[in-house]
Amino acid sequence: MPAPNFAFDNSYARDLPGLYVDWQAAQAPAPLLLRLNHGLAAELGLDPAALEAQGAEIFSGNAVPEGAQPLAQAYAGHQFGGFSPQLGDGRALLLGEVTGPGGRRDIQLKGSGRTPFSRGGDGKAALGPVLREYLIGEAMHALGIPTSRALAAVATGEPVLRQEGRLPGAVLTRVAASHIRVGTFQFFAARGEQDKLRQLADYAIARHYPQAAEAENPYLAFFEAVQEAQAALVARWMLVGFIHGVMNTDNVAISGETIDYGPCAFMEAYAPGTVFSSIDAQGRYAYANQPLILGWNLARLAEALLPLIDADQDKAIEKAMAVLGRVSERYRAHWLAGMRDKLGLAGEDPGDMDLAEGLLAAMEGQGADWTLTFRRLGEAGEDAGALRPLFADPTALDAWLPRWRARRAPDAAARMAAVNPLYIPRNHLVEAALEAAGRGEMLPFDTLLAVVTEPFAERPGLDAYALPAPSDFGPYRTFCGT
Ligand SMILES: Nc1ncnc2c1ncn2[C@@H]1O[C@H](COP(=O)(O)OP(=O)(O)OP(=O)(O)O)[C@@H](O)[C@H]1O
Ligand SMILES: [Mg+2]
Repeated sequence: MPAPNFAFDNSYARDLPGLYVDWQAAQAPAPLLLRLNHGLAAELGLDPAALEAQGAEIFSGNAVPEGAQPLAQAYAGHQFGGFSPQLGDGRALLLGEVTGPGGRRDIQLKGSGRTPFSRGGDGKAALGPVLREYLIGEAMHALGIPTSRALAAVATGEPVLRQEGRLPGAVLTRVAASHIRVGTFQFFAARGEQDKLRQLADYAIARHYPQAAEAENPYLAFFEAVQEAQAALVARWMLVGFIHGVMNTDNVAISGETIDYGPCAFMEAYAPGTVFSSIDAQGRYAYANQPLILGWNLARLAEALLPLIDADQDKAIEKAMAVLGRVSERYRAHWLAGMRDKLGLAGEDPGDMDLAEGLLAAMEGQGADWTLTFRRLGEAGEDAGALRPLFADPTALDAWLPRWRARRAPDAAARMAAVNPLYIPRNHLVEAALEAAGRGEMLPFDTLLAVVTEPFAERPGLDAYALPAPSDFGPYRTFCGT
């Protein structure tokens, strides 16, 4: 049988001893390769046929592919504002890194059994959350948003016990620019292990922001680069109505990719306070709070980096604050640039922020679906006939439309159709696909995946995939699936 050709080059293991634990996956009793991401496999230079043949064993963790060095990474994190000094990969294992056209990327198992970081958990994952992460990550990628991606989903043949009862167990294999988190820095900062903190920062700079090494203060430049990447990322989330749901510092990747698709979901009717996660009782991670939490999380990274930024703590704080003080301005710049595209505006005008906010004000409280409003606005031209029914009361929209028409570019319709998706993972369809998969019926998952991975091109027969949940679906609640 041909080998799948992972050309592993494991720099994290090699360069950062003491920052992880070598570990092996638990054995899955009856692994079954449910889905393999052929496109991504090809991008990584892997042989899809060999992976089809050996994927069940490799992606369950039962067999360690040649050159892999499985390890669990240490990290800490602020969870809902409270600091946990030791989290770490409690149910994940980094197999290793591969390099390809997209640069160096981690290949990691999630749900592969207990590790020294598991605390009270079983180290496992259930099928539903694994397929959810697969589906939504691929949808985000298709939307052009930086994200970890699913390479494979394997059913383990072993049930896992969750609140809902016994559920089918599964392992997700994901690919990411890295899994270094804000919490990874916090782990070593909290322990006062400055040597390791510096090693980690040097590694992260070399891997993700090599230009920072040339700066006068590389660690400050690194912080600023992470801030820029995160500000751009959160702006992209906001522009598509994505709610991450668990923006703890251990779920914030230094690379600027979206990671950990736990309780995330897309907002339908525009409501700034929208929260889906059942554990987010206070609405800390509500839609409109995400840009504020971005700043809060970056402040935690700055704190962890202080001893590297300047040996004199007061000076370090001053330098970090000067950068951090620009976070909301940077976020707003990314958001406004994205809004100009979403609205198909001609050039730039000082009134554009006010114009964009005017549309949001017209949508709020009117039940206007976020995704469809922008899509139909693009199609509206002089006739807003298909747009107005999205609004319970379109009076404010009617007053706003002439302002927009005056700023619209001649090619607005085409530009808007290229950036405003028609198909997103609609909550009721995601739930239906996962429920069917739990019964062994994968067709709804495959169909939905095919629809949302081509989000901009309208295709015949897919009308139902563009619509929000029917009213009898009720308020949507998501779970971390841990
Ligand atoms: N079933 C589980 N068994 C052991 N540890 C778990 C389990 N579920 C979550 N954890 C751990 O709890 C912490 C926070 O969990 P969280 O839900 O943010 O992460 P996750 O979804 O497991 O993984 P990731 O952030 O890598 O996508 C992490 O240390 C994680 O490893
Ligand atoms: Mg997590």
